[in-house]
Amino acid sequence: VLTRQVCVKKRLAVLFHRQCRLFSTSSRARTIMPAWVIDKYGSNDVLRFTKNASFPVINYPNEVIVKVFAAGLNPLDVSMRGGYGAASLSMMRDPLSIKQSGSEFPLILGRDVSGVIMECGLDVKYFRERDEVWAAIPPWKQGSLAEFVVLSGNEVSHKPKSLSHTEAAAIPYVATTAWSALVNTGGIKKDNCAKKRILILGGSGGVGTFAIQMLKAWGAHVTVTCSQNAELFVRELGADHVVDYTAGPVEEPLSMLEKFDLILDNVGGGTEHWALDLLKPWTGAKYVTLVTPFLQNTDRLGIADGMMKTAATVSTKVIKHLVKGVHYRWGFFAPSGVALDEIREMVDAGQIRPVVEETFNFSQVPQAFEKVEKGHARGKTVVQISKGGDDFAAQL
Ligand SMILES: NC(=O)C1=CN([C@@H]2O[C@H](COP(=O)(O)OP(=O)(O)OC[C@H]3O[C@@H](n4cnc5c(N)ncnc54)[C@H](OP(=O)(O)O)[C@@H]3O)[C@@H](O)[C@H]2O)C=CC1
Repeated sequence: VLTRQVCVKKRLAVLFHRQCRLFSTSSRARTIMPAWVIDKYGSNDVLRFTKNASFPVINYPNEVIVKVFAAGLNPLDVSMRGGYGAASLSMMRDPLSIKQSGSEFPLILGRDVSGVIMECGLDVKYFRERDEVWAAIPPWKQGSLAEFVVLSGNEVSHKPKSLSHTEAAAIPYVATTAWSALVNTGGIKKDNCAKKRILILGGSGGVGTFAIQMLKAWGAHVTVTCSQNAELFVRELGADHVVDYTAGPVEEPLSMLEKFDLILDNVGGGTEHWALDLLKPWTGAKYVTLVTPFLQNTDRLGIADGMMKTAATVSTKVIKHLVKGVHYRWGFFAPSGVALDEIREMVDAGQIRPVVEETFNFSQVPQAFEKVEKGHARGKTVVQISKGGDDFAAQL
């Protein structure tokens, strides 16, 4: 009887071990980790540090767990802290990732990560443990203000060798947003961009500073609107022509210029009432705005009505402008390891540099949010999560 019991115990142990390893290449004993979380939506005082956040789990065989060395903050993090997108993002969340609490809380913010792969799902072929990686994290997933984060392998890319983790964390979210807006929606490519006239409304923030550099690397002529005190800054990044929006209505000086092939709008607030007149008509020229009411609509009206309203609004605008010979589009962030692979090459070739405006340590996350919330960004705000991060490459 004793031998049978021992055998059954042994068999159970083996089964449990196999179960643990079903989706991953190594099993771990840890169940908790340090993180900044929110338990409800609100202002900065909802941010809470805990040493007991749930350790991320590989639920699908294409996932990887990344040890976070640095995390980038974006205006979206401030908006999400206040509940922006709660209705739509709840719909997109993976039920397996919220099974424990039954809600999105405790929610971890932070959309950029630079770090090291700690564990790979069994179907992950492109990465190995200890690979240094960077990624933009979709807003429906737990974020990077934590010691570890789980991501799909196709959202992750090898980090540029020429950058520290702190520098690398300044790029992925704004880069994949600019890539999605300019390349996927705007139809701009490396080999069709030369000499195209492109206008960036709002060039001094995260998206603008990346977009200027990428478009210049591809040979475009880039005009930028920004505050007077950012003029030198955007010129150093490559802007050919700069218009100060604080000196008066920008549409007046902009209308004196040769017309544009593409406008990237990072500002919103009624720019579409005049900006589409600055495009070359009947040439396929496009206006792509990143400031859309999509998530506000679904938050306010619910998913079904919000989607209906969104579809009606955007199609009315598309048709209204199509008859004038120009294209009106909404641009959105899209996670993409493939886009980050191409961006890595441009970074390592010295064509794009990170623009880190301010760095905070892990204990200063509330201060980092305050910084982003104040606006007037001149590049990116980065939180260093692990002190060893930037020494890691040297140790390898
Ligand atoms: N649709 C999507 O999926 C996404 C949308 N976005 C949106 O894109 C926008 C830009 O994002 P991001 O670059 O990260 O934001 P940032 O906060 O980093 O930058 C915004 C910049 O715009 C400048 N600015 C403000 N008002 C004007 C104006 N009227 N004309 C010209 N410049 C102006 C600000 O500087 P100053 O005030 O000193 O002039 C600041 O430098 C945000 O509205 C963001 O929400 C971003 C990512 C994804």
